[in-house]
Amino acid sequence: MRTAILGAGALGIIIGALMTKNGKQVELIDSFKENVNALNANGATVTGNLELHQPVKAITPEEMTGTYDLILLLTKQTANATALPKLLPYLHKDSIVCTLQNGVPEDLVASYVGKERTIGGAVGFGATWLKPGVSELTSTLEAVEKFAFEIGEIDGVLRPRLEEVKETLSAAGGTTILTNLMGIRYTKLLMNSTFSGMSAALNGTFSDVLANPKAMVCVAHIADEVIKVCHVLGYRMVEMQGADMEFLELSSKADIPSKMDFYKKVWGRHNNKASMLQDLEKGNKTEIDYINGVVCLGGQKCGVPTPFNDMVVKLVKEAEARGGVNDFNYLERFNEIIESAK
Ligand SMILES: NC(=O)C1=CN([C@@H]2O[C@H](COP(=O)(O)OP(=O)(O)OC[C@H]3O[C@@H](n4cnc5c(N)ncnc54)[C@H](OP(=O)(O)O)[C@@H]3O)[C@@H](O)[C@H]2O)C=CC1
Ligand SMILES: CC(C)(CO)C(=O)C(=O)O
Repeated sequence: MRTAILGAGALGIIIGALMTKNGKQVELIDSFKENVNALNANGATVTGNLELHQPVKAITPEEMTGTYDLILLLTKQTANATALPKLLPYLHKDSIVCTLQNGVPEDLVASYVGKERTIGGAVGFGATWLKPGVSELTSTLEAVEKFAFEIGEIDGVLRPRLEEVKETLSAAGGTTILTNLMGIRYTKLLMNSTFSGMSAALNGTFSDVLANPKAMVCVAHIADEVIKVCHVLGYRMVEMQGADMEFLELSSKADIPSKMDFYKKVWGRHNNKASMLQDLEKGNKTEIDYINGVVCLGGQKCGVPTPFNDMVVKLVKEAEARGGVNDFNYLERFNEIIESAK
């Protein structure tokens, strides 16, 4: 299988390094020339919870030739409109584009490369891009080995190609095939809308959010909104890394205290800084429209109010527009909706 990773950033560097180390031939394609040069000159360097130095092959999109059997899509969703049309000449009829991006990217990706060529998956570990060619693994190595990828087809059918993709991805980490791709998409969307959303909206790590009682009230409502939208759209959350997010649905705000131990247990082991916050720090556009924004849009379509996700989107967009980050004083902006929540 001729394989490439499109987007050799925080995740792409780690996944490319591990796949290459474990015997797969994979090209790392990235539009940031300095990053490509560093990867070719010095290899891919992984720090943090894994120390690895691995020679890899990296190219810019302009250097692509021939066609690929498998593209692992690891650019931000904000780059899809630019990256995907340019990918088309390098795909054949049976090429597979596996989007490992956060959010629910399959329909957008399929609109460029075709539904029949699109599959998707959720990534179960975190990473931070440090400098050209260097990425930090911020989750445990155990999370990579056990839960790196959960992949599936848009229509849930178990086609043989999923086994081929699993075989390739397994060189980087634990890979599971699911029949309920949308279930894992909404489960990961809950993880991202809550802690990544609040981390980006307030400029804090997941631990900072977890340690703040008022931020956690917001998190509890954000999660409840994601679950209610997910249900009205006809999906159910699936277990992710042993945690059943359905437990986080609220019947009223009186339920919130009973959910706190669950949050501590699941998020206490991830002291990440959300990739959306890393984008704000770099002055880049974030994926907020593709994460909390997806919940807001789903809510509008199916009549579920999403005031907490709406506020997260608003705060992150304000920071984007200013070209900076917020701080925990911005929690005040949630006062009115916390007051009026039932
Ligand atoms: N980081 C994390 O912990 C996790 C991230 N994800 C998801 O994975 C996806 C990738 O995230 P992450 O690795 O953090 O992203 P990064 O921003 O670190 O990496 C993306 C890379 O793609 C490059 N790029 C941008 N446009 C193009 C293009 N047109 N063609 C080729 N390369 C391009 C970027 O260059 P430049 O910087 O110059 O734009 C960058 O080097 C996102 O959807 C994210 O939500 C999922 C789980 C965890
Ligand atoms: C939650 C996390 C860090 C992965 O664990 C992530 O998906 C992100 O920050 O984009």
